[in-house]
Parts: sequence; structure tokens; C-alpha cells
Amino acid sequence: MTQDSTSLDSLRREIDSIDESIHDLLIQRSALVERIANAKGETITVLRPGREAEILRRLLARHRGQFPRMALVRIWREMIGALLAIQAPFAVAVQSSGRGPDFIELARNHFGVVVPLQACRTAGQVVRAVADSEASAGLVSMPAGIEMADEPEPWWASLAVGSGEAPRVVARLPFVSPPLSSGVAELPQALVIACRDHDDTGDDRTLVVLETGPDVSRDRLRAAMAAGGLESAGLLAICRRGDAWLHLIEIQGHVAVGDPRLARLAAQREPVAHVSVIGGYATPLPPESIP
Ligand SMILES: O=C(O)C(=O)C[C@]1(C(=O)O)C=C[C@@H](O)C=C1
Repeated sequence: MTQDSTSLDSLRREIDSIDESIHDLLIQRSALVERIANAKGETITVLRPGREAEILRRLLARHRGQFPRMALVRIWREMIGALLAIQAPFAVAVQSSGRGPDFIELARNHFGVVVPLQACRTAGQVVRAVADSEASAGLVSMPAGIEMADEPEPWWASLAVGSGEAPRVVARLPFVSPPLSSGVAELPQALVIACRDHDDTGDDRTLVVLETGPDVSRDRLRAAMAAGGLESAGLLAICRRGDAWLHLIEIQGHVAVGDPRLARLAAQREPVAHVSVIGGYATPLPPESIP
């Protein structure tokens, strides 16, 4: 045996030993998640998107060496998805209209190969599947502009009338943007909904629906929000409900349903007659942070 093949053999034995350590740790992690699942008890969903975001941010911040960050994310997404599925029956309803195949890919990349995906034609059907507990979570397209929906009302407006048990937005995908495939001009953006509140991870956006009369400018809305102590990060979409206009607005930071700033905004009465928090998400990592 040559010197080279001896050292190759010994390097491979080291790799075998590392693989076994990784495997043992995976088995240990899985056992810990089972204990977490027992501790969660009767909660409505096992999904904790804020915790998932914190895990990925922490690992990416400490990462070093040649192993690609995108591959690190992929491994953890696969592991977390599999560990969601061992905690409870877990399925994701995915909107198949519009950029349907892209949304399926987005859901697969995020939830991994184990979690079953259920195609639903419209976003409204995804909301209903989650509300009726036919799916544990749903993936719907990121609203943009004035909604010309194939439903009486865009999906996000239906969340604004929901009770505490109704689906809410809990995550935005992709959390870490993969490189664009050839021929794809831009990545699809989607929101994850589930029957739980959005988490506070320290770097978040909140989605609110503001109800106003007609002809309220963006500047006026922004000023009313600022007077209430809320910083708008942008108007995502608007739609009409009878004589009222509904504005879907992204707010900087985590704002919980009972936040006094929302009450201050609604107390002004003009221009905002009503405010509903429909969820929020951990701010996705900028693509440039994943070289
Ligand atoms: O921390 C939890 O609540 C878990 O269920 C564990 C875990 C994980 O694998 O780390 C899995 C799924 C959750 O969405 C978040 C995290």
C-alpha cells in the first residue's frame, strides 16, 4: 500500500467516525424534540417558525469554513421539517394557482421531504383547509397591489375578520433565498399561515389590515400610524369591502394583538376606522448574507 492510500484510508476512517457522531447527535436531537412535543401538550400546532428562524440565524452567524451556507440551511430545514412531522400529523396546504409549481418547490425546500403537501387551487381554499384543521399550515402567495382575486375577497382580508383561533401569518418564505434557477427571473414570495400567533424573534415584521373610507393616501396612512407609534414598512395590497377600503400594511417590528399602539391608532377614528393584526414573520435574511 502506498503512503497516499494509507493516509486516504485514515482520513476516510475519520469521516466515518464523524458521520457516526453526526448520526448519534441526530438521534439525540430527535429524542429531545419528542420531549418538547410532550411538553407542548394540547397546543393547536407544533409549528414554531420564530424558533426555527432563531436557530438558522444563530448557526449562520457562527458558520465558518468552506461548507456552503445554503447547504447548511437545507440540511437544517430538512431536519426541522422531519421533526415537525414526528411531533404530530403535519401537512401543508399549498396554493396551486398562479405560480403553483414554484410554491410547491418553496414548500418542499422549507418543510422538507417528509411533510405531506396538499395542493389547493386558490389561496382562499388554503385558508379554509387550515381553519378547518385539514392542514396544519398553509402556503399562500405574497399579496401585491390591488387584488383582482378569483374569490369574492383576497385571502388576507378574510384573516382580518378572524377570531383568536383563525389562521394567521406566521412566516415568510423563502427565509433564506436560494440562487435563482436558470430561466427564473425572480423568486416567488409566499407567506405561511397557521392557527397560532406570530413569534417575537427580535427582528420581525407584523402584518396589519387597516380599514378606512375611500381616498386615503399612503402618506396619510403612514402619518396616522406614526402618530400611533407604529412604523410602516410598506403597503402590500388594498381591496374594497363595501364602502370601506382595506389596506394590508407591513409594520416594522413585532406587534402583538393587544399592543396599545394599535388601540391608539384605532382611537383616532380618522382615517383608520379599524385595525386587525393578521400575523407576522421573522424578517428573512438578505440574499447577500448567503454568499
Ligand atoms: O422547539 C420546538 O418547539 C420544536 O418543536 C423543535 C423544532 C426543532 O427541530 O428545533 C422543530 C419544530 C419547530 O417548528 C421548532 C423547532
